[in-house]
Formats: sequence, C-alpha cells, structure tokens
Amino acid sequence: MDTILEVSNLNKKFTGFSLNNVSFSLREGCITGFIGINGSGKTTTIKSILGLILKDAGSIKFLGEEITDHERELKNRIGVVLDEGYFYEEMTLKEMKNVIAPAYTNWDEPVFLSYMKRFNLKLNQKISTLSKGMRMKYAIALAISHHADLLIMDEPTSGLDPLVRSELMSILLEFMKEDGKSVFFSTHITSDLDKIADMLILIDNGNILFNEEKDQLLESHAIVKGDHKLLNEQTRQLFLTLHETTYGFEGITQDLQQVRQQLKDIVIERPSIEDIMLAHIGGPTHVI
Ligand SMILES: Nc1ncnc2c1ncn2[C@@H]1O[C@H](COP(=O)(O)OP(=O)(O)OP(=O)(O)O)[C@@H](O)[C@H]1O
Repeated sequence: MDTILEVSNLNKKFTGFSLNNVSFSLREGCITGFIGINGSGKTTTIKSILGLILKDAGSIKFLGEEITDHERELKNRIGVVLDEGYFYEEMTLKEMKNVIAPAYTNWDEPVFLSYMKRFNLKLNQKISTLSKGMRMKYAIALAISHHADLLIMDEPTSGLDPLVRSELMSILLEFMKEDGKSVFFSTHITSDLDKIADMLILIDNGNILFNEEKDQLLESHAIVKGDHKLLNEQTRQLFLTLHETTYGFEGITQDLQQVRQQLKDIVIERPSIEDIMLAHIGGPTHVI
C-alpha cells in the first residue's frame, strides 16, 4: 500500500511542551486514528502538518513531495476539519462557503449541495445558530466537496452525542469507498475507532509510542487476571501495567505466550483500544 503522508522527525517546542522527533506515515486507503490523552500533542502535530504553526524542524511529505514546496497544489488534495471551526459566526452557510470554495481548484458545487441536503443544512442559516453536530457536518461538507484525497480531522467527535458520532463514522466510511482516499483523525474518545480505524498512532507527551494496525494491536495485547500469589519479580516483567490487591491482580501484557507458560489458572480477556492506550502511557486500567 502506498504512503500518502510521511512525517519525519517533526520537532516543535513550546514553553513546557515539545514534539520530539515525531515520525509516522499514513497509508493510502486507510483510516488512521491519532490517539492520546489531553495535551499529548495531537493538535500541535496536525497544525504543524498543515503549516498552521511553524515547525522547528522535520519534514512533511504528501505523496512524496515536501508539503511546503508545493503548498497550494498539495493542499488542494487535503480536506481539513479542525477542532475550533474557523468560521465567521455572523455569516450564513452559503456566504461562508463562498469564502472557502475559491481556495480550491477542484471545488464541486453539486457535491457540496448534495451534502447540504443530506445533512439537512440550510444555506441561508447563520453559522452562529448551528448546533455542535450541525457545525461538524457543515465542516465535513466543506472539507470533502473538493475531491480531497486525504481528510485530516482534529477531534471531530469531541462534544458530540453518540448518535451524531455514529453518523460521522458512517460518513467517513462512505468517503473511503472511493479508491485512493485516506482519513487521519485525532481523538481521545477511542471507542469511536473500534469499528472504523485500520491503523492507530499513539502520541504521549510529544512522543510517538506506536504506529500499528488496529487488529494487530488488539491481537497482541491481552488483559490477564489471576491470583496475587502468581506474581513474582520475573512474572511481573511480563506486564505493561499491573494493578494488585491482596486478593488478585489485573494486568495488560504484550507477551501472552510467555504469560500462558509461566502463569496457571488465569483469566484472559480482550482489551479495548483505551486499555491498550492507557497501558502504554502508564495510566490506570480497570479498577479491581
Ligand atoms: N501556542 C502554544 N503556546 C504554548 N503552548 C502551547 C501552544 N499550543 C499548545 N501548547 C501546549 O502544547 C501541549 C500540547 O497541546 P495540544 O493541543 O497539541 O494537545 P492535544 O493532544 O491536541 O490535546 P487535546 O486532546 O486536549 O486537544 C499542551 O500542553 C498545550 O498547552
């Protein structure tokens, strides 16, 4: 599968926070979830990719070309949905569209109008009167009406109810039906990714901790529960995180084969993406 976007050694320093040699690549035809807790660096990474903040160092290649060298041409092929919708509140949806559309050479008005209809959005409605869900749908309609190959979204599901979140997931899956499309979206609501993500990238404190296929990640990790007596210095090493009480333990392992060999009478369960994320950043898993 071809690489659509390649981020190499991206560095950005703020007082008290830095992106440290952030490197990852996005594959064509994949939905990639960019996960991490609040303040881990997701927005900073996305804004650096889009040139909305100036990176200190690093390279960002879109389809093999340095993005800053062919900015206008390459950005024509990227659709963007940002956390703070960069809209003028007093404008109507039509007026705002008239500001945005000319920036894209491939703008497709009939496609835009079909999304408006489908999302039940009125062109003469003011931006300020949109609910959060409607605002998100409007932002998506604007982002995908110029035949973008890559859709980049920063926390698109934040603040949305489960119904709208699930609608959004369906829209993304539909967008992916056409050949050569890719989606990169950041979220801390990892349950949104259970059904739709192909790849997962975890960032923590400005460092990439993993960039792997979702199914592979779910298969290579397991929740293990057992009697406290099974734990010793050696068996403890088999776990990424471990919660112990006087009665039992619960841990997440990446080495199930060794766990099965060394620990008997254990219960093994499938972890969620959230369990895996928290295990890698050293946060709490379940409370026993
Ligand atoms: N312009 C800025 N100046 C100084 N610090 C900043 C600036 N922008 C972001 N930061 C800091 O960088 C860190 C990472 O922020 P960022 O918004 O990238 O995290 P995030 O993973 O997107 O978080 P969230 O999920 O809460 O949106 C935070 O500590 C934030 O305060």
